[in-house]
Amino acid sequence: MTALVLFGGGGDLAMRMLLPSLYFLEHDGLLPEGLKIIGAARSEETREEYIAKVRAAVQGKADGHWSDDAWAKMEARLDYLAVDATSAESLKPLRDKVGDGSVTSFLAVSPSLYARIVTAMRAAGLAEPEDRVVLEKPVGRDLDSFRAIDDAVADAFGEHQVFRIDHYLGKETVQNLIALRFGNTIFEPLWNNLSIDHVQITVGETVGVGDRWPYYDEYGALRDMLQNHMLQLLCLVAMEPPSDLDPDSVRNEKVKVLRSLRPVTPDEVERVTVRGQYVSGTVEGARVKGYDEERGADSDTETFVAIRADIDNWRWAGVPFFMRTGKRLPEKRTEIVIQFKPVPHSIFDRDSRGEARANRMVIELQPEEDISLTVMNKRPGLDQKMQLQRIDMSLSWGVGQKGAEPPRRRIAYERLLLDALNGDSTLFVRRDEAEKAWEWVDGVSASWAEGKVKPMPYRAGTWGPDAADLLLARTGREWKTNG
Ligand SMILES: NC(=O)C1=CN([C@@H]2O[C@H](COP(=O)(O)OP(=O)(O)OC[C@H]3O[C@@H](n4cnc5c(N)ncnc54)[C@H](OP(=O)(O)O)[C@@H]3O)[C@@H](O)[C@H]2O)C=CC1
Ligand SMILES: O=C1O[C@H](COP(=O)(O)O)[C@@H](O)[C@H](O)[C@H]1O
Repeated sequence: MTALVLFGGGGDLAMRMLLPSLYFLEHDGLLPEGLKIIGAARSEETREEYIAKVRAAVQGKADGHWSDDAWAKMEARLDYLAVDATSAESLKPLRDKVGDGSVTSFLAVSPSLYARIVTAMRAAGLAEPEDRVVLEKPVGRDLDSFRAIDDAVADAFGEHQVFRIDHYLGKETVQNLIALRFGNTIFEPLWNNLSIDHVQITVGETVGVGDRWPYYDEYGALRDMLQNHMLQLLCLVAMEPPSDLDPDSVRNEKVKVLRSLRPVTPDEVERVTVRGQYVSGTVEGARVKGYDEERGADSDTETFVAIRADIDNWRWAGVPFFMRTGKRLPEKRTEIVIQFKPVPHSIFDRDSRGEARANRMVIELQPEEDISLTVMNKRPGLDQKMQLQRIDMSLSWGVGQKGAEPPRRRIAYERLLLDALNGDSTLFVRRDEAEKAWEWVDGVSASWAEGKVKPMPYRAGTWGPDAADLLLARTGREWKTNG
């Protein structure tokens, strides 16, 4: 491996996530020996100017992990070249700069440029058989546009050279979910419709859309979050055990889940989906504007979506997967809730059930990283009738290191950059996965269009429109977080 090229190396993603991640990898001695890191964007700046910007960005993220030695090593690797990545001519000096050896190119630029950039890369000799390309989401805004971009990518690179990022797959707890499911025997017999009542996936954000509206207004919550991150989480919960951790074994199982998702039809769309858009309100104690005010015009783009998904296979028949995500919700909270069924017959009479509830597993990705299991326990004491109480047992990865400093919480891109550099695509999205996800999401948006389903207003700082609660209440259930 000779070089990692960051196209868009001066942009927001590169400065906030990619370069700090590379610094942490350097700090931990994980970057390949001799790897060059080259920022490439149109702005004319010198190597020194670029390095000064990178240093400031990295220091801002390093907290207590700044090390002059690690920085010196990273600085020695860094370089910058002003290029127009859509022009093969402009890319030739970059080809010369990377030298012999393989190149991994990370496209941290607008996806509207992907097709032209990969075509130029091919012409400039940056898409040789040993080279790789990393693509940020969103690739396209529907199945057709995804295919148009991806066809251009496929003309330049073989599928094994393409690394489609979904940064949620780089999150520690998401990988821990794989470990929990397939590294233990005790959960597997329960992981089906005999024991599980339903699954909830919540990705709540307090931030609004703000300045990102030119992008967001075209996408909305369905395409920005559900098509990728949330369906990936659903796949990891629902997939069958793969035969090994080989990238294709894992991705084959995820594709099977996506293929089993029941399409959302126009007849069903109002029953199984909720679209919302925030209006002004209060979030974390501050008054905030509504989406239309930020955008400066009326818009039919949803900033909130809740969906009931059904997976039509033996394991999950009759187990609804409820997903919801939105901007300007009361909390930044990402969690997966596995709600087990209640005991088939309770031996505790009504007034002695105390806090009795069915068991529940909560896989929390944000704000904390934890996996916990709620179990019932006897309330200590001499109650005449035995009283139950709930105990939340943490199964967190920090457990077992009592007294030890918890490991640093890594940026999801650290794992993914390292894997891309090592050519391991297990945590990246294969083309057929992305296609199936787009196909299902296109069905939802087509059904919204046919049924003229417009977003319902919700006050900023609430958990979306009331209809999102009704989505569960109609089935006798409630969301965990606001339940
Ligand atoms: N920011 C984030 O948190 C996230 C971003 N993403 C995705 O990452 C990608 C980048 O986003 P973001 O960093 O926010 O965008 P920015 O607009 O901040 O950065 C884009 C970068 O691309 C460069 N650029 C534009 N045109 C060209 C060109 N023709 N040749 C070379 N460089 C070019 C720009 O620099 P210059 O003008 O100097 O050329 C700039 O460095 C997008 O796909 C986005 O959807 C995904 C998830 C989160
Ligand atoms: O991809 C995206 O993700 C972020 C949320 O990421 P998180 O890691 O902070 O949960 C979201 O804000 C953004 O709209 C979306 O494009």
